[in-house]
Amino acid sequence: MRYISTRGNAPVLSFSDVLLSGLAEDGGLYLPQTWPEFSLADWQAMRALPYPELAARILARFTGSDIDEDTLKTLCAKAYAGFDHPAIVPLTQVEDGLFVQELFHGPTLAFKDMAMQVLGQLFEYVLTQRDEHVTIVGATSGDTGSAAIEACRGRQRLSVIILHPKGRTSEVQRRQMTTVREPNVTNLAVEGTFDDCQDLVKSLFADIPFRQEMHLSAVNSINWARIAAQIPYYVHAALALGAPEREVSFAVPTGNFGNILAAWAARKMGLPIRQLCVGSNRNDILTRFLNANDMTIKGVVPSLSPSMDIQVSSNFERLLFELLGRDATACARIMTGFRSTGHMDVPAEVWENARTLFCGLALDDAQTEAEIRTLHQRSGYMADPHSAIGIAAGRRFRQPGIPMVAEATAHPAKFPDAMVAATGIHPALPVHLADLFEREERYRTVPATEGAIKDAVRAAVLSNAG
Ligand SMILES: Cc1ncc(COP(=O)(O)O)c(C=O)c1O
Ligand SMILES: N[C@@H](CCOP(=O)(O)O)C(=O)O
Repeated sequence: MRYISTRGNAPVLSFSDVLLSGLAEDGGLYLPQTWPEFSLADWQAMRALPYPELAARILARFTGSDIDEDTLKTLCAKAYAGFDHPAIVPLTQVEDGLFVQELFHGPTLAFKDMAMQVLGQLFEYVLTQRDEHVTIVGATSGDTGSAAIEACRGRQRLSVIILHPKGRTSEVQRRQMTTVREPNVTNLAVEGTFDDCQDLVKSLFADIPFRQEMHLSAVNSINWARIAAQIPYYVHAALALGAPEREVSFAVPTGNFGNILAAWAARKMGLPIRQLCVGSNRNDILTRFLNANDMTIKGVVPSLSPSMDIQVSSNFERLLFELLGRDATACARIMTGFRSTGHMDVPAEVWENARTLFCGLALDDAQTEAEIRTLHQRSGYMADPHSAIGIAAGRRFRQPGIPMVAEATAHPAKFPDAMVAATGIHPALPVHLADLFEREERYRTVPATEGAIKDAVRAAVLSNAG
């Protein structure tokens, strides 16, 4: 299996090289050169598999000859061993035809663990084989950071540096990152938004000499391995609800567009998915696009669902590339225009094509709070603000006879203030995080400049080497 860049001007790489390099050298994102497909019988055979084996079966199509399915089985078994639910990704019916799939049973209580725990294993495996070390630089709006730190902490072959937007995550989210003591972990509180953090990470990758000198790698969903490891839970839910003989729809609270892109990839591989519904908060660039072909950047505004306070959804580029018929030149032109003008000029036929599958609903904070409250009153289900947005989108677009699965992406205990305001209940943190507020924090505040981040990365790499 080989991978190509959405901008057409970077080397074609194998899975392991894509894993280690993260972003393509031309600024584009890697995608499989050809999409693997599963037959009806292949899907049916997966129904009987425990989740880690299902994940290994799907990932094996993406790793190709770099990592075989048996090795992946071992790595996935280790990755999911620490999850606190026997089903790993339990599915619950909350309303007629509306299901919730919980993706937050990993160590950091958000869906990021689903892929990040696998990535930790993959990095360890590939770096040991090659006897190499990499420096992971990641941007987070709240959840990717702690999941990456948890997956990489204490690993000799990895240094991890995480940029979070200062004051814009929940306190639980910040403490989950900043109270980790292992010396290979560095936290930077950036004076800016998540988009600033993500841009800074990309600018470090664009400086090829710096990237090579520091052996940079990525754990954000710009890294294809993240998306690949997010595909299996869509397959798991769909098979549980009657696929491949029956269609299923998904509603996904969306920010960087990585999670829903994984569902799109599952469909590309033959999973019968009818609809993909984007849920947004007030940072509603994606729903404005879907509803009116308006992809114009407005300032990022803080919301009750801080992990989705994003305006530049990196993975949209992968969908755009596909909808343009894999025309990398057109994709590069549109993406460059977007970054210079703040407006993405999506051809009308591409927009119409996107709308045949995707739909979008945006909720403001008052609507999000009302959704959490009513859902709790009606069904007893406690959804965190992100998941609540997905559930609202799922209800809005559900079609008769087609099960709708809303992805629950975070545990409510990560957002206690919103939960208390909506339900009067303060959800407890699980035992392993019960003393989170007594742990000492370690982080440095830095301006949102490339120079400041480069200095911090150099310092972290030097101190780890010494
Ligand atoms: C809890 C939660 N829900 C939803 C999202 C949005 O997911 P994506 O960025 O993959 O669209 C995020 C952040 O990525 C998140 O942390
Ligand atoms: N919501 C994310 C933002 C980064 O998303 P990613 O999937 O690209 O890592 C977060 O919580 O950090």
